[in-house]
Amino acid sequence: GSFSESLNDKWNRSSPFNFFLTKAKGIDNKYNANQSVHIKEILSESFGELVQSAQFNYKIDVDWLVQCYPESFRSKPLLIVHGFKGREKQDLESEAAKYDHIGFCQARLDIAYGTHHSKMMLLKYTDGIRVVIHTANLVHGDWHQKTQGVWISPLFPILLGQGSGESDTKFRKDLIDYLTAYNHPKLRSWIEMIKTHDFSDCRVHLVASVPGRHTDISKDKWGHLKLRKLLKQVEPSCKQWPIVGQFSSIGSLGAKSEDWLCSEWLSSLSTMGQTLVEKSQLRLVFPSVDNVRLSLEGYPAGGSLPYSIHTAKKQTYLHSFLHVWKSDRNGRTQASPHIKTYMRMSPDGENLAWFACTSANLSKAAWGVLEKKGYQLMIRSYEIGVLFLPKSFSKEVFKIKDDNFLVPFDLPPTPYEKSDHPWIWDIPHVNKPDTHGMKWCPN
Ligand SMILES: O=C(O)c1cnc2c(C(=O)O)cccc2c1O
Repeated sequence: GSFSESLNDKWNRSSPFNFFLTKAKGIDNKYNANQSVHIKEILSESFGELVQSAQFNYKIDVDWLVQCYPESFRSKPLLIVHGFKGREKQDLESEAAKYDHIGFCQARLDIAYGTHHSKMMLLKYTDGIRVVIHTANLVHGDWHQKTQGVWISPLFPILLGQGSGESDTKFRKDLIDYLTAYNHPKLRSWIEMIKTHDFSDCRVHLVASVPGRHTDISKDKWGHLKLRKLLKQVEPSCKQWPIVGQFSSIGSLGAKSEDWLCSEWLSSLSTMGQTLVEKSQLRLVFPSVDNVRLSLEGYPAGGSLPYSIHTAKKQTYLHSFLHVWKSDRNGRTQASPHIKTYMRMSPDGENLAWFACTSANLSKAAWGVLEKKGYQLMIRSYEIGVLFLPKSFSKEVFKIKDDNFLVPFDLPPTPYEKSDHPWIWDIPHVNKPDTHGMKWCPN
């Protein structure tokens, strides 16, 4: 129907970046047009004749997911890749018992507190494979009134003999290495399938995390050291440019900013070879209490922003780096962010030296922490994201306006007011009612 034809047109118009935000109910519809997508569009019949698919995610509502596929695709094999164990795994599998086309792959989580955060769709069509890397859980609320990021790959055709099938960004090899790291028989067929397809049109780099204590040549394959390796390709001209991190949760980062945030982690993100950046040029975007209170969802938006008081009170230094969520450019100031993005921007916010969208929040679990005097990088969780480097698009920098580069929020970001506080999900918020006249009283 015309509904889905528009996604093919939309995808063409979004080239060469093919980066989208999810549609949000309740904002002016002009902001839900071109660079916005919904999951039902991605899975629609005329976006590709589906043969089978794999859905990698954290929260999965099986019934809701099945009805996101068109009726004719609801018998095509669907592999759900998750990180649940025990009772949660049983509940997920029993929810799917009535669907005989659904199989499961439980990702190993051998290190405590790790989660399977990665959000990716592998879509096998009759004429090729498409990869979608995004930030939304497979539940209704994540695709309803939030700001989420979605990268939709080109249709990668079956390799017909000539050419390596690899792109300059080595995306196919990195994706195969990521899938191989699960070491799971049910992903072997997907790995073999990817090897037979031509990914040479892929212009993004893969930045992923897999749980482990990575050393030697594996040390910079994952997490913030992979990003550091890739950013060595960035033009040194922008060494004074600020680094911007935007996320929907914050881990325990240490008692001082020099413990991890402004040393190890910032060193990776400010890499252009050798130069490091002052911590004054680190700007962090995380919703304030009022951002949540005044959002379309109201305080319940905070149910997806799990920053705990236990963690926050140990790291009040962080609050001096914080900036509000403001996205007037996309009509999404009230669409609470669940997207995670990292970038290096010109001081005036007009240009970008690079841009990444990933499942990874601001945490050691996601990005990794160096141990044993830098001998190993310890990562707890699975994460996956895409990095846009100007050189992969034959540019020196991304000119946001001229290149029509979609940036999820307003640049430069706006610092917290003195009266602003970071959203904390496990304390009451009762001074002022939210958009629905409600208060927040977690038990
Ligand atoms: O998207 C995700 O991967 C993700 C992971 N975890 C949570 C939690 C939690 O871990 O307690 C609470 C609320 C939302 C999320 C969430 O959205």
